[in-house]
Amino acid sequence: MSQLLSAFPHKSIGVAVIWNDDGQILIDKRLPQGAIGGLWEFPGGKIEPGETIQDCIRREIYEEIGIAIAVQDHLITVEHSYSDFRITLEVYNCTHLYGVPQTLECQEIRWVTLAEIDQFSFPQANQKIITALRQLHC
Ligand SMILES: Nc1nc2c([nH]c(=O)n2[C@H]2C[C@H](O)[C@@H](COP(=O)(O)OP(=O)(O)OP(=O)(O)O)O2)c(=O)[nH]1
Ligand SMILES: [Mg+2]
Repeated sequence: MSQLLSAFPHKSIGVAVIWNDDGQILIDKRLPQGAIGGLWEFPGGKIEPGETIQDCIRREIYEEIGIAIAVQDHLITVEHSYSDFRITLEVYNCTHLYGVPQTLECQEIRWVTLAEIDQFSFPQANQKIITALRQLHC
């Protein structure tokens, strides 16, 4: 089984949990295309060769949302297998520095509290991130 799983393509993804001064988190709705299309996520994307996780997260958030952030502490690393690929999500707490969030590569953006987050549909891999956030802030 593990041999079979390791044959699937693997992607390493830098992911930002971006906090604002009101204790809300930024989430975005992915574009409709693809297996995970239309679900909500924490913004981020593939770590390029030679790039640190922090550089990846800053770059992706500027490309996708158009804002500047400070990357803070590591929250969790999540390994997850979807039906035809595997991902490693490297998740960092971040703070919003400046810029108004824009839907440059997504359908919609919201600032939400942890109490509100269950109202949104996330990919399977995100459950572990949300649990880690709840443990951090309970
Ligand atoms: N950014 C992000 N990706 C997530 C989350 N949860 C989750 O399963 N993923 C998956 C979906 C995608 O398969 C992968 C992220 O890929 P992506 O499409 O954001 O990558 P990218 O921005 O570099 O875009 P591309 O160049 O591949 O088009 O990780 C999440 O909370 N945030
Ligand atoms: Mg992305």
